[in-house]
Amino acid sequence: MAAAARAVVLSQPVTFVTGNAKKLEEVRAILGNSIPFRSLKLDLPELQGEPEEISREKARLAAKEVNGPVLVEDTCLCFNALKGLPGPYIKWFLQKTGHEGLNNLLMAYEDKSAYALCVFSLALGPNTDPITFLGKTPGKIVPPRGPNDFGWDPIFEPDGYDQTYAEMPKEEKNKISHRSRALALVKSHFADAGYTFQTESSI
Ligand SMILES: O=P(O)(O)OP(=O)(O)OP(=O)(O)OC[C@H]1O[C@@H](n2cnc3c(O)ncnc32)[C@H](O)[C@@H]1O
Ligand SMILES: [Mg+2]
Repeated sequence: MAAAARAVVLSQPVTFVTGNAKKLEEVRAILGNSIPFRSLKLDLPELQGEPEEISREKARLAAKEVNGPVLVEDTCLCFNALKGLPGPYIKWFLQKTGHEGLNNLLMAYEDKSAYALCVFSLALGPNTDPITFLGKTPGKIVPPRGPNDFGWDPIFEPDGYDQTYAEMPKEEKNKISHRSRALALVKSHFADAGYTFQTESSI
């Protein structure tokens, strides 16, 4: 109905741009065939600022590279005792201090609560304003438990669970994760917008 009247024809399928293979794996598992997309491995700059603005700027840079529609995401791990830090800087904190260092950051505080935040941005082309989609999962920071194969998964225990993200079966994480919550909004946006593609392919 109204959505169809506004239907936008995209020149090519959306490209999900990330340098992180684990993110891509989860995005593939969560989206399935619901949105036709391809992927491009590109290390975009690690920007500073507020999570939404970082994600939007990532999308602008990616859309310029791809010269077509892109989807990107930026992930934050925010400690409530530290007013949301490390937040978007979690990648460097994790790289430099590891799981133990992240736990130590909270040593001085009783409050170990945290939230995982994922901000997807969709830019339909290089000169369009990106649209953002936020997904948030509350939890707490704990000493590492479970396999160490994706970032800070071993130290994040989501509320309502006695397992860390790393200990959970992947399907369980993908049901409740920050990433799946944001992607649910992306999916409904695609359903409402009724985008059509000149080339219909999924890689
Ligand atoms: O190319 P991009 O998409 O930016 O990939 P990245 O690895 O640089 O990712 P971010 O800039 O969003 O930084 C987020 C950091 O958090 C990690 N991370 C992201 N999602 C995660 C998840 O679901 N579980 C655990 N760690 C995660 C990721 O490995 C990074 O160290
Ligand atoms: Mg990054």
